[in-house]
Amino acid sequence: MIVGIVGATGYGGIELFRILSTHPNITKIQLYSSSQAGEDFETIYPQLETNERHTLLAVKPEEMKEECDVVFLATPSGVSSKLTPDLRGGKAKVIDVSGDLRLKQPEDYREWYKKDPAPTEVLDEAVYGLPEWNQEAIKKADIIANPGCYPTATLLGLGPAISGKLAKTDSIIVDAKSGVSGAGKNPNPLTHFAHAQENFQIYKVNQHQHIPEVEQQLRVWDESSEPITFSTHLVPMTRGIMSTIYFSLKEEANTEELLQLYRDYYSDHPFVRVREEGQFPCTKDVYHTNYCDIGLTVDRRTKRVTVVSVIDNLMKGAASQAVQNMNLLFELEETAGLPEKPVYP
Ligand SMILES: NC(=O)C1=CN([C@@H]2O[C@H](COP(=O)(O)OP(=O)(O)OC[C@H]3O[C@@H](n4cnc5c(N)ncnc54)[C@H](OP(=O)(O)O)[C@@H]3O)[C@@H](O)[C@H]2O)C=CC1
Ligand SMILES: CC(=O)N[C@@H](CCC(=O)OP(=O)(O)O)C(=O)O
Repeated sequence: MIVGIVGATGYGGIELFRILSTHPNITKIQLYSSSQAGEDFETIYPQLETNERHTLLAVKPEEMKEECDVVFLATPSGVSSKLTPDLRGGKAKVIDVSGDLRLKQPEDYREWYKKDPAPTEVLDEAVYGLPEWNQEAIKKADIIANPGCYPTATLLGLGPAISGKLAKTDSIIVDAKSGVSGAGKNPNPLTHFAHAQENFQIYKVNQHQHIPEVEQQLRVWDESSEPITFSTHLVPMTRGIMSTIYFSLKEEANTEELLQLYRDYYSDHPFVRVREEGQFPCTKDVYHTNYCDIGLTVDRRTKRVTVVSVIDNLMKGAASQAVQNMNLLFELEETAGLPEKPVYP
């Protein structure tokens, strides 16, 4: 299979290249750049050098859609909405890692991303690529909207409880924390080393663009779902997301009963691991992997549930989930080419 990566010089693109360069079903990787076409990728990133070298190519959708079997878009928001329409109608399937194709309502995208949305027909065609919950649709898709990093951790942590209609949906609070690589390779005042190191900061309070994405999926599971409280924090580490989720139950249940529900649901899904009672995951448990690890407990005094869900933002939150989706699209082993063990410590 021939794969193309647009945005290959960015953090998500580099991870895609790293995973795909050892993937057993990939024969050729084409790398595209909007700013450095003609330059040698391995000269820019010598640490990624292998036997084969890659010249960065100009982004030409008419050629890409015939040459590639699949094109990954690891580009800033506002790019895929314009590029994906031109990539349709050829051989290539499209997997968009950005937020451009996730929100079904164009006005939601305009409100939360403050940009022009993709054409309606593209939004209608795009399938939300959360493989643990949407596998059958993913297998038939031509365009995948890869989920956001915070939504991946949050939705995997909420799915069994919400789809099982166990949670009071007006009680959900998400307290999420991310490493700095979540913001991409270009530093800004929030992510600049001197500001971020030895610091801990809440940001985009009640304004984060992932709020409508999470709420959209919650309504798929339970149409009576209410708006959620969703707070995001920057942690002075390179990778990792921890989403700590709180909600009240409609009817009383104990920790073991709830854990069993989660275990039963995820037993067929190799990338979600549910901890034993009393155990909670940390971000290094999933470092450099496609896993989402989940722990939970029911507080016997308040009757509230605490769910802890961790991922690597660049992997399950972006690149490796995109490859998991590619595997499903092309009827490969779901786990093909994806790392089995975390890097630790
Ligand atoms: N970082 C993360 O953890 C996650 C990121 N995402 C999303 O994935 C996307 C990529 O993120 P990330 O890799 O971190 O971002 P980066 O900023 O690190 O990289 C983005 C890349 O996009 C390319 N690019 C910029 N403008 C254009 C353009 N007009 N046309 C084509 N390519 C362009 C640039 O490469 P060049 O100049 O060579 O073209 C750049 O290297 C973003 O939408 C992000 O929000 C989603 C989940 C997690
Ligand atoms: C730490 C950090 O800044 N993270 C980014 C994640 C951005 C992202 O992944 O955006 P889309 O999914 O919408 O493309 C943020 O919170 O905006």
